Amino acid sequence: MQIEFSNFSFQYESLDKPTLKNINLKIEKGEKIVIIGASGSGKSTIGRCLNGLIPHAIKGQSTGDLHIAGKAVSDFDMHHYTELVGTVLQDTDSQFVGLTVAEDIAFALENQCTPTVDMYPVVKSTAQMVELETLLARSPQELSGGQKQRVSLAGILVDDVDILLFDEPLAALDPKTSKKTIEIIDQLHREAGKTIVIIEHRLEDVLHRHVDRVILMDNGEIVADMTPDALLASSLLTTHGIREPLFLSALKSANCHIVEADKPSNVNTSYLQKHKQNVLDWFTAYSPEIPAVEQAPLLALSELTYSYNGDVNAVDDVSFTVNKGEFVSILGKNGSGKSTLTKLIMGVVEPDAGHILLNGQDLSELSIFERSLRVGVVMQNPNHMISHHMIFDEVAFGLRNRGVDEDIINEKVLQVLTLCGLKKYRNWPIDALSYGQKKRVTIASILVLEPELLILDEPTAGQDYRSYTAMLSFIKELNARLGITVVIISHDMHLVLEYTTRSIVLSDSKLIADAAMTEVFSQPDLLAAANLTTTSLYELAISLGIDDTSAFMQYFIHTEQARNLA
Ligand SMILES: Nc1ncnc2c1ncn2[C@@H]1O[C@H](COP(=O)(O)OP(=O)(O)OP(=O)(O)O)[C@@H](O)[C@H]1O
Ligand SMILES: Nc1ncnc2c1ncn2[C@@H]1O[C@H](COP(=O)(O)OP(=O)(O)OP(=O)(O)O)[C@@H](O)[C@H]1O
Repeated sequence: MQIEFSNFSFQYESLDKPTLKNINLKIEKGEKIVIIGASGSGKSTIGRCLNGLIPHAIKGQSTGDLHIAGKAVSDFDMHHYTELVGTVLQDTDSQFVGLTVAEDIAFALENQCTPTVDMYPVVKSTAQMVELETLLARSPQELSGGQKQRVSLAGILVDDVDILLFDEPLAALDPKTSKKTIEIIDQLHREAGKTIVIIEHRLEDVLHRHVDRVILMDNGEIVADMTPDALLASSLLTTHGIREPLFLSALKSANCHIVEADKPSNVNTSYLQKHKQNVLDWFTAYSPEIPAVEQAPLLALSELTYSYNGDVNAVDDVSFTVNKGEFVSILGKNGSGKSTLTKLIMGVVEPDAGHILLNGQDLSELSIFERSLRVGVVMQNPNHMISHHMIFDEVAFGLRNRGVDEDIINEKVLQVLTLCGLKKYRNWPIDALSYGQKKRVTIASILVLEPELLILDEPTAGQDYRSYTAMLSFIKELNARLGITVVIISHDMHLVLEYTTRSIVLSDSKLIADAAMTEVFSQPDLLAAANLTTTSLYELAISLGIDDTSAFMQYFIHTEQARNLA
C-alpha cells in the first residue's frame, strides 16, 4: 500500500475542533485518485499531511495512523516526505525558489544531484510540455497567474518521486492548458507508474482522462469513495454541494435517468445515445426570450496599449465598451492580458497609449483612491489583497476608510458575510481559513462597498459550487437591483455560461471577439484561437445531432437559473 490513513484525525493548533475526522483511506501504488469536496471540507489538509507540511511547518494534534510507502510518518523528517511526494500547491506564489523560470524548474534536479549538463535538455523539454519555453529567462513573480501555475507544474514533472500531489492544479489555467495538464498527469500515471492524488473543484475537467476513484469529503470526513461513473450516477454530488458535469445536469434537466452503466464520466460515450429522444423532446419546449438591455456605456476602452518592458505589448490596441447594468466576461488564454487590463483600469499601471472612460470621464484624471471608490476589483490571488488579521476587520476596512458610521458598518458587513457564507467565521483570524474561503473574504470586502463597476478576476477559483452559486446569485441580485455592472475574468466555462451574457475574447494581447456568450461558445475555431474549449454541453448537443447549439446552451442556462432561483 502506497498511502494508508487509519482512523486518522487532525486538529489545527488554533482551532478547537478537528478538521479531519476519522479518515480511513487506502491508495495503492500506481492508483490515480481525485479528492473533491466543498471549500473548507479538509481536502488541502489531507494534502498537507501527505507532503509533511503537517506536522513539520503547520502544527496541530493528530491521532490514528498515516503510512506512506509502508512506513509510519511519525518516524519521518521533512526529507523523507520530499523523497516520496512531489506537490503542486494551490497558492503558487509561495512555491517559487528560483530567480528565473529555468532555475525554478531545475531546482528539483539540483536536489537530485543531476549534473548541470544533463539539466538543460530536461528543463527545455519540460518547459515545452507546458508551453513555457519562451519564458525560461523570466522571473516567476512577473508572470501571469496561469503562467505561474505552469511553472509549478513543470517543477513537479521533473521531480523523481513516486507520489504526485496536485492541489487545485487547474484553478488558474485556461481551458486548453487545463486539458493538456490533465493529459500530462495521465501520461505520468500510465508511463511512469506514479501514484497520483489530485485535489480539484473542476471535476468535469479532471475526468477528461481516466480516474480510478473519486473521494468525496464533507466537513472533515470521507462521505464517498467510489468510481467516477458510480458517483456521477448517484445524487451525492448535488447533496454535498458539488457541481456536476454540465452535460449531466442537462441530461437530468431533460428527465433522463442516468445509471452507472451509462458510463456518465465521459460525454462522448455511446451509452448516452439512448437518452436522445428525451433530450430532443425537452428541447422542443424552448421559446427564446430576448431580454432588453440598457445600452448606455459605463466603461469604454479605446485603443488601449501597455507594455511592461517596452518591448512586447501585454495589451495591444484593445477597444471595447461595457454598458451599464451588463454582466460581461473577459476570456482568453493565460498571459493574454486580462489581468493587465484590470491593472490599467485600477490605475496601478498607466497606459502607453489609449484611453479609459468611466461614465464619460477619463480615468487618467482620477487617482487610484478615487477610482477605487467607483470600481471594485477582486484580484486573482486573495493573498495579494488581504491586509488585516481578522475577517470582520478585513471586510469593514473599506467602509471605515470612508468614515462610515460603525453601526452601519456592522450591519452591512454582517449582511455581506452572511451572503458569502462566512458569517460563522466573522471573528476568526484570516490565517485559519482555506484558500477558497479567503477568496470569498476578498469578494465580500469589495461587495460591501457596492461599487458602480465590479471586476472579478477568477472569482470561482478554489470555490465549490454551493458557495459560488450563493455568492454569484447575490452579485446577480446587486446587478439587477442596484444596476451594478459586472465584469468577470474567468477560465471557468460553467460560470461564464451561466452568468454572463456577452464575452470579450483576448488572444496574445489583442481583442479577437466581442459577441454574445452563446455565440462565442458555438465557434470552435474562435475558441481554439483563445485556448478556450467547447463545453460538454456543446459536445452533448453535437453528439445528439442538435444543430442549434447556441439555443441548446441558452435553454439549459435558463433552466438552471430558474432552478437556482427556486
Ligand atoms: N493553517 C491553518 N490553521 C488553522 N486552521 C486551518 C488552517 N488551514 C485550514 N484550516 C481550517 O481547516 C479547514 C479545512 O481547510 P482545507 O484547506 O483543508 O479545506 P479545503 O477543502 O482544501 O478547502 P478549499 O477548497 O477552499 O481549498 C478550514 O475550514 C479551516 O478552518
Ligand atoms: N509584473 C509583470 N512584469 C512583467 N511582465 C508581466 C507582469 N505581469 C504580467 N506580465 C506579462 O504580461 C502578459 C499579460 O499578463 P496578464 O497577467 O495580463 O495575463 P492574463 O490574461 O491575466 O493571464 P492569466 O489567465 O494567466 O491570469 C504576460 O505575458 C505576462 O507574462
